[in-house]
Amino acid sequence: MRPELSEYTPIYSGKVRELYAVDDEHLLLVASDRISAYDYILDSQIPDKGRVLTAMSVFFFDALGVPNHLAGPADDPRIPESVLGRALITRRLDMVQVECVARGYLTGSGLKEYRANGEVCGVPLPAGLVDGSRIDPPIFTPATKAAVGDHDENVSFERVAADVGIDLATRLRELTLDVYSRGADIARDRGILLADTKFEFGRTPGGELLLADEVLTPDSSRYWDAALYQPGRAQPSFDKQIVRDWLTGPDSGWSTDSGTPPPPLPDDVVARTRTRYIEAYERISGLSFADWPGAAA
Ligand SMILES: CCOC(=O)Cn1cc(-c2ncnc(N)c2C#N)cn1
Repeated sequence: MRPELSEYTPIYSGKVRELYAVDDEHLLLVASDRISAYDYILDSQIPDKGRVLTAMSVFFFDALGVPNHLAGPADDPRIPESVLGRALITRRLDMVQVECVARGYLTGSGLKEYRANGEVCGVPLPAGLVDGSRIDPPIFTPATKAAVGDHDENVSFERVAADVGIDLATRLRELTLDVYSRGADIARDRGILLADTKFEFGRTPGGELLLADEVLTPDSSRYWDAALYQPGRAQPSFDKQIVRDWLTGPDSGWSTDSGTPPPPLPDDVVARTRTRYIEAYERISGLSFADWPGAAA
């Protein structure tokens, strides 16, 4: 008999995920079916998005073999039925307060910084780069965690070293670039570009540094379809472009500068977006989402 979610103490609620205390040493990390676009959490949910992104994290945790915070399988008996498949039991860690970002392509806030001063987080880049340019080798572009609703602030490696010490900062950079590169290689071999990603790390009471949070999901990374990749323009998001195009298209009655929350999504936009998430998982993992625990939406 699985416990009820109400038996666990909520300790953190993010835009699309929640964290609960299971006991003194363990947490329950829950991924919802909520989706964000243009800095709004949409009223419409994407059925199975939480389960697909949880499956992706587990695939990459297993595939990359990096010591991590997982403390049980996806069907661990401590996971309540109501969130089975979109929740994981993790070790409770002392989190390092650094958003560890790796970029293999230039876009977003990195592009904005580059255009202003030719570098990102203090890392100089070659002249003449455009939106979507490859950054080879990938770079470590850390950020400080912002309050819910704000954007993280990009900071230099030197700032991270000042905050957490040079040894830990060096280790964070090394791990971030290694895990990103190996994950990006796996995805690229399957026609999906992981343009950038954000990792979080934490330490055990014994001082071991573990990879935590979610890993290489479309919510923590930019996923692009390699077949559509064209430097010099904004790349379509593999998972969110259908939503973005409808919201900014003629049928929504909404625009990004309206100052109002986006309207609910049509059923077909929801359905096609669900399919995109499942396609990304199945292409990258080579596994069938039908085999993943939990009730299909
Ligand atoms: C709702 C999702 O959580 C976050 O966004 C960031 N966050 C992670 C923790 C954390 N804290 C202790 N131990 C852990 N294993 C973790 C993890 N993961 C807290 N906030």
